[in-house]
Amino acid sequence: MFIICLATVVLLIAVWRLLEILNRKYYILCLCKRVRPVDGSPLESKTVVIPGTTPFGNNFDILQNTPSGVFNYVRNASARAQLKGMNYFFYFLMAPMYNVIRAEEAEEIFQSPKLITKNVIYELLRPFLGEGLLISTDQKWHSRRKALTPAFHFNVLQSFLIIFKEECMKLVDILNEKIDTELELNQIIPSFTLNNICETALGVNLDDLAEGKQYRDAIHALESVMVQRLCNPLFYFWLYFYLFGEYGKHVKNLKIADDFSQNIIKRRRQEFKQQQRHGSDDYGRKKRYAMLDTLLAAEEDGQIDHQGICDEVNTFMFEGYDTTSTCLIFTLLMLSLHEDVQERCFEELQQLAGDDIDDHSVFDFNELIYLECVIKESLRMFPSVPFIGRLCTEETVVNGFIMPKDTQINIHIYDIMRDPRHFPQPNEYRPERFLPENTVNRHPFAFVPFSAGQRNCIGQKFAILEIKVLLASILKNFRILPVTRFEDIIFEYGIVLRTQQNVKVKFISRTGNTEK
Ligand code: HEM
Repeated sequence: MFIICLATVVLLIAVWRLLEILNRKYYILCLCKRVRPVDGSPLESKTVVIPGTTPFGNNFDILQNTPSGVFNYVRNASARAQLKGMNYFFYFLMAPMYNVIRAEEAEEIFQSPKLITKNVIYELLRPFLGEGLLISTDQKWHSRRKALTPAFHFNVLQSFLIIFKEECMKLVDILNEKIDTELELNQIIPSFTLNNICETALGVNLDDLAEGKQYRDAIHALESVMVQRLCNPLFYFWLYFYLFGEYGKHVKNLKIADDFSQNIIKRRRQEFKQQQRHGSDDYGRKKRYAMLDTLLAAEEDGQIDHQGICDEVNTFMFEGYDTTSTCLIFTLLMLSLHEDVQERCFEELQQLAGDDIDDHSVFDFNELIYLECVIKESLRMFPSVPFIGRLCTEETVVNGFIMPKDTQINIHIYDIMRDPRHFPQPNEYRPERFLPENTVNRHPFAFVPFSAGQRNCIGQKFAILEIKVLLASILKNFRILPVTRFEDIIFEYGIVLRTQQNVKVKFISRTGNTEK
């Protein structure tokens, strides 16, 4: 009996020692391999490892969290690491997650030709965006990016300016109806940007379509389900999502969005072929160019199939709508809170030749240097895309660490752009930071709202022009007064950066000839 007990104890000690040795290389309770510094030094001497709330790494830290809870959880972790001037790691089930909050280390990732595959978070978008440009990788991404680049050429942007101006005029009319009343920007601006992207990408005006409203609502609903999944990693598993999540709503809205795109693509394909044969449509009119035409031309050349076109159309709609409206909402909020900035923008606008926005060309908008600084400062403080993700598809050395295969990387654009080493007093709104004379020695990867490197935003020039045209139209016509106080804002993680409450401002007519 004694011998059996002794043998059991020895065996247990041996197993325990074995597990201890194994645990140095593998995080056993997270079922993953550990990250190691290349020079063999302890990991904690080079980076911060955020301890989890349980021995199972960070797996249970954000279960059942709210969008603002997730935002704050990440900010707290970033603040801890920033105190030490380092980036940080989480350990999740089956994979470490490297979080980059410093421009210096982000540079290597942005520049790496190997690190172009997106990480697990993008899987939430896959049912909607398929293999579109945002999610695809390797050869497919390269060939799609090449095929789509002409859709963002300068000449194309010039033709889109007409659409932006038309939509601006409609919006100014709406605002004129609501002078001196509190307005929720979240109720107004997203429709403007959705109309713009719909018309430029698909060549259709949403307001003219019976199914336009249904489509708009479906896109909103798809997003809200994605946010629900983002805030609870258990929802990443399809079975759990199917049983406990809003799976039914998700499928229904996917179908609405998909049917809408499919119908428009089919219709436009017919018109495209007709125009190719006769140079005009049935009524002898030449159609306005839409990005979809570039895809249809690529289809003719055998570079893309019907499903590929659907995926790209959905990607444009998705990427080109919420991102720009978020930037516009934050910029209008900041203008309302900084009257001096607003007046300086107005004065700059007055310098342009021509009284009306309609008179201004793309070149004129390029001359609005201060307005551009205002937009950049808004994007710095409130990046529409607060973080982006990458995946190590094989064991990879990054920033002096040996990252096991499947390591997830998050580049926190939000924290990089609030780094006081590059932007002193980072929480103050100061557009002057972006005047050419003030940017000379800034780190090239300190300001990255559109990401950087090969996988940067293909639509950034489109976005800046669209935002400038609307801000110019609003500033010419109205003074913006504050309603929402900055200190009341609660940030949330969504597909884009959000605020928990709707942002409110008031518009006062500058011309004074508008009745309330
Ligand atoms: C203020 C507005 C915008 C911001 C802040 C923004 C930001 C970004 C960022 C950070 C990325 C990189 C995403 C990643 O690596 O995961 C990205 C990619 C992308 N953006 Fe934008 N974006 C904006 C507007 C637009 C617009 C208007 C369009 C289209 C009309 C667009 C289309 C895309 C596409 C297709 C990609 C994927 C590019 C690729 O991987 O090759 N974006 N955007």
